[in-house]
Amino acid sequence: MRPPTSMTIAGSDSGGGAGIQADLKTFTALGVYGTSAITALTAQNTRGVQAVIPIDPQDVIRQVTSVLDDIPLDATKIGMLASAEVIAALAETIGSRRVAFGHLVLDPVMVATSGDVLLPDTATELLRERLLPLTHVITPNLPEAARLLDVPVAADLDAMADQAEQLRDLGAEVVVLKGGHREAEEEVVDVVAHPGGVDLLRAERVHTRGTHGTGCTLAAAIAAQYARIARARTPGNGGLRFLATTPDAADEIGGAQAPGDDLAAIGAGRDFLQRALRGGAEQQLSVAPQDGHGPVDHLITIARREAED
Ligand SMILES: Nc1ncnc2c1ncn2[C@@H]1O[C@H](COP(=O)(O)OP(=O)(O)OP(=O)(O)O)[C@@H](O)[C@H]1O
Ligand SMILES: Cc1ncc(CO)c(N)n1
Repeated sequence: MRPPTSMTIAGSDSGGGAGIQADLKTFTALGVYGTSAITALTAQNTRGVQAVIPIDPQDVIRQVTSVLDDIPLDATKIGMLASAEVIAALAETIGSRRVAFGHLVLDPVMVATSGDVLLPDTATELLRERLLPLTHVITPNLPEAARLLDVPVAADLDAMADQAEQLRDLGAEVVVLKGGHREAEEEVVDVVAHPGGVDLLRAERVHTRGTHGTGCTLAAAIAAQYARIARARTPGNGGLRFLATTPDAADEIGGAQAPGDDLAAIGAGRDFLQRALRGGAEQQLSVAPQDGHGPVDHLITIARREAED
């Protein structure tokens, strides 16, 4: 018996709220064995990004290949790619070994919550032309979708649905267009375009500054849920379903047929993010919380012991 497995290909966030660190915490919280390939180092905290230190594209590929050559993967999450060169090298490796990556979830990270740029404009075209067609699920926020399509940011739900469909036409099978940036609204709506149509997934807005890493955590949680579904379908692995103490996409799927898997994985991934966001709103990490954006609480599925008086 082997556990569900996933890889994150992303940037390191020294502050621990986004990037590789958020992804590995999310995989762990959801009972999935996590592996990683680091695409860039960032010196970063809740207040912003102080430095971006590139990694040579061939060193990114060395990490990816080491994992692929040894550990079967049920899913892969891709986040910050940092440069056109890393995108090109990665697209080539994925193109030649696509099946080995399992379900591929791409979060097209371009700008951090703090406003710092994490991908140069010139790399957008490469992301669209080379990586998007290899991807199963893409999870852009509103500005990222607009940049990928070269159109203005969607102003309402109809425009979001329209852009989500257009992104499917570029090659991704499923598009989760995230609505977190529509800050005037009391409800946060993510628009999901998939082979069966378009669904609106709603959540009550949490009023908090603690939104650092929400996008990374959501994409990692969706990848983790695909990994859990994949293992749950493997004969003899039923017991693994009870590893995680959080709603599990594998509980929602029936039989061997797959069309419902996308919505089950995305729905359960969003449930985890919403719990982590609410948990994060109640904790204080930074010495100056009013100056930045704190992280979500990835440990929300792990019980905490009450203080004894
Ligand atoms: N204040 C909020 N309350 C509830 N849900 C939210 C809130 N902000 C974002 N979300 C949810 O978090 C997820 C990420 O959305 P968002 O649009 O913020 O992505 P992002 O900009 O990529 O994130 P990041 O800030 O990590 O870059 C989505 O599922 C969205 O619905
Ligand atoms: C490393 C990294 N990846 C992604 C984001 C987007 O939130 C970030 N701030 N840092």
